Amino acid sequence: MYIEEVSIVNFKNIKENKVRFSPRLNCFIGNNGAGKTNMLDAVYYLSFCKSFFNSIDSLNINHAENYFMLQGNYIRRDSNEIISCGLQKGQKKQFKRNSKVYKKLAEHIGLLPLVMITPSDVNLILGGSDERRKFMDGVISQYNQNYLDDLLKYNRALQQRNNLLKQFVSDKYFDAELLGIWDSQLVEYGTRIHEERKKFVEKLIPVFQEYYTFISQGNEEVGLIHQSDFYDNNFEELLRESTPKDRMVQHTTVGIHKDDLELKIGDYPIKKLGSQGQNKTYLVALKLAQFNFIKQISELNPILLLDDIFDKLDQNRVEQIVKVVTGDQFGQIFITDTNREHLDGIIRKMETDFRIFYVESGTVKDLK
Ligand SMILES: Nc1ncnc2c1ncn2[C@@H]1O[C@H](COP(=O)(O)OP(=O)(O)OP(=O)(O)O)[C@@H](O)[C@H]1O
Repeated sequence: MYIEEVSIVNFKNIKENKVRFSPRLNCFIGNNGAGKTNMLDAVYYLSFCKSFFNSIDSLNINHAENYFMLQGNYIRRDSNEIISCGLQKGQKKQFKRNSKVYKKLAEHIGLLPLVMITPSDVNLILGGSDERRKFMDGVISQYNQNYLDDLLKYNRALQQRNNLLKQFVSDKYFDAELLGIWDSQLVEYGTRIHEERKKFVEKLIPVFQEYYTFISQGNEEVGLIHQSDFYDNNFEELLRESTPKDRMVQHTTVGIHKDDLELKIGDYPIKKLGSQGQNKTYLVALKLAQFNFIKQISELNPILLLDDIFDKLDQNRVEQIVKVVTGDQFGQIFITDTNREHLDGIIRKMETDFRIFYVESGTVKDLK
């Protein structure tokens, strides 16, 4: 699957552009603030009905205008798909597939699978455990609708249990039976969520390690461990045992909402000891493993967006990444960089179809 052409009007700093892409490798080069990432974000938008960066949709409209429009022409399983989106200030956005307006945007998600790797992914390493749970949940819910459902129900039960714990303190009473209602819900949904996360991580680890070894050329060993209260414990008993503590702190201290991923380099946490280049390698390997996952499930080659991929990585690692993503396992790729020579040196060695675009003040010129 790939995007053949995109038309952009008033999206962020891109006033008007129509660009035809290579089905394989596309590179945007230009100075800082030129609009390279905005081009990637336009492609991201057409897959996910939202910007990767701005959750407030109106911020994506060019400051001097009052609407934006995006249109992408895709080739998907040998047929054409025309996806278009328009947003006028103060109005609801319209998202269309082959001229037909979607009733629910959720219907579109998954049609055009895409993985984006950006510098902000570093939060996965440096941020709190919620970032890593979000990563697991984001991937699993792309292929398992029941998982998302269980997650919503778990979070609702958790909220209710926490409210009750607060109420016990403020009203100076305790009712174990009432608390038990929420406990059994947490056990039911939590057990299923745990099983899915466990399966996901087990499948992810070997693929992730293989990518890391390839990119670092075997220089370092990395690991990833799913940490959860559910391993070695009966969750029902655990909830019961932690109730005195929960009553004191007025929230639930055990459960899948405390899960984490321990990210290791050698025997140490990468958060503490990883260099910036090692962190970046770790993230790229993790996201490429995610790519494999989504590819298997969707039976389509997702589009891969690599923003600022050269930053912090040495030439060898960049070459290894470009080598792997231009291989048979991958499809259409978009790369941004500020330095053309840097990019030229690497791309010319690869036997792949490519296009290079120069971006300046929101205007895109095809250099090849
Ligand atoms: N709604 C908007 N209207 C107009 N300009 C916008 C809007 N949103 C963002 N911009 C501008 O887009 C530019 C950022 O573009 P982008 O992030 O694509 O740069 P870039 O080429 O990737 O730069 P870098 O190399 O620094 O990562 C900024 O100048 C920003 O002010």
